[in-house]
Amino acid sequence: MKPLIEIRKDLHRIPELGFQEFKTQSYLLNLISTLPQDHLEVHPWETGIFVKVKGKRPAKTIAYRTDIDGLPIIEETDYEFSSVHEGMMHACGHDIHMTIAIGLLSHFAADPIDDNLLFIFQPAEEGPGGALPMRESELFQQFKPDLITALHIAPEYPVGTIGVKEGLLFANTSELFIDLIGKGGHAAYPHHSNDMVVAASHLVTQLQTIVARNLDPLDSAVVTIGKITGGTKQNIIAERARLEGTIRTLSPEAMLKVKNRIEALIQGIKSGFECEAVIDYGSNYRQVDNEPALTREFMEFAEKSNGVEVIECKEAMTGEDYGYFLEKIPGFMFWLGVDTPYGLHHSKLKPQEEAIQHAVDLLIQYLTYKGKRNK
Ligand SMILES: CC(=O)N[C@@H](CCC[C@H](N)C(=O)O)C(=O)O
Repeated sequence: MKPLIEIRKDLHRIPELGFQEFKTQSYLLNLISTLPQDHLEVHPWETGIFVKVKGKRPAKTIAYRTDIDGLPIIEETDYEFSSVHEGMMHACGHDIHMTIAIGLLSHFAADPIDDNLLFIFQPAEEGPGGALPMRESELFQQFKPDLITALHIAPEYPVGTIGVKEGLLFANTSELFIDLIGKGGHAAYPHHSNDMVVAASHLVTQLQTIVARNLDPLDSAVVTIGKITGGTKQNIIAERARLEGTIRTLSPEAMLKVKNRIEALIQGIKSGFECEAVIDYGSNYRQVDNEPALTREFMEFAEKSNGVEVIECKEAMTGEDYGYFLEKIPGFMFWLGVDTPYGLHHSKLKPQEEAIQHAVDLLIQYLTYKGKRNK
C-alpha cells in the first residue's frame, strides 16, 4: 500500500458532499482490496463501507468509525494537492480521519487481534447525517459492536496531544432554515410591499436574544445564522428571504427551549411584517456522550503511551452524528492535536500530517489491548 501521507493527499483532492462520496468510496474500496483479504469482510453501504476484520478467537466486536464527507468550501490552502472538486474541501479533517482508519485497517488486516474489529466508513457527517441510518441498517444490526471509538482533529492542540473527557463531549445540534415570504415590489414604493430583507434583518437580531435573554446563563447554547439570501435586484423590494443556520445546546431540554423561542419570535415577525414563514430544522444530531469508565481507561492508557500527552478538555459546541452510535454502544470520541492556526471549517485549514502516524500508533496499541483475551 502507498504511504499514509500519500493516501491522505489523494483523499484531500476529492472531497464530496454527504451521500455523494462516490469517488471516495471507490478509492477506499480499491485500497482495501489491496490488503490481505483472509480476515476481511467488506460491505459497501450507500456511499459508506463496513469492513469487519475477523478476530482470531473473538468474544466481542470493537468498532472504529471515521467520517468520509467534505464541505462546500472554496479551498484556499497552498497545497499542491488541494481539492480538484470546485467549491468543495476537506475542511473538517475527514481526509485525516479516513487515512488513520486505513492505517489501522491495513495493520489489523495483516495481523488481526483476538476480538473482531469493525471499521465504519460513514458518509454525510456534515449533513444530512449518515450515522443514524447506518446504525439502523440491517448490516449494522448483524455486527452488533460491543464498544466503539472515533476521533476528531483538533486544530488548536499540538501534535502528540489528545483531548478527551468523560461524559458530554459534543453538543446537540439542529440545522435551521427559515423562509420568509412577503410581497415584492418597486424599491420606490415600499408602502405597497412587505420587504423580506427588512424582516430577515429584524429576525436575525431577535434570534440573538434567545441565548442572551431566554436561557439560563449557566446552560450554554449557540444560535448561528451562517447564510442569508433574499431579493433579486438592488431596486426591487425582496419578496423572499432565507436564513440558514444551526442551533447548538448542551442538553436536549435546552434545544427544545431554543426551538420554542425561535417559533415565538417568528410568530412576531409574521404578524409585524405581514408575511409567511416556513421553518425547517433539517438534520438534528444527538450529543456525543463519552462512556465514563471506558473513557477514563483510555485516558490512563494513552497517558502511559510514548509521546502522547492527554489533555482533559471541556465540552465543545461542535456537533457529531457519531453521538447516535454512542447512544446504543458504549464508547468514546477524542480530539487529536493537528496544530494549525486555522480552525475547523476554514478554507485555509492545514492539519499537520505527522498527527496521522501518532494516532495510528496509539490506536493500534489501544485496540490490540482492548481486543486481547486473558489480559
Ligand atoms: C465536527 C463538526 O464540525 N461537525 C459539524 C456537524 C454539522 C451538523 C449539522 N450539519 C449542523 O450544521 O447543525 C458541526 O458543524 O459542528
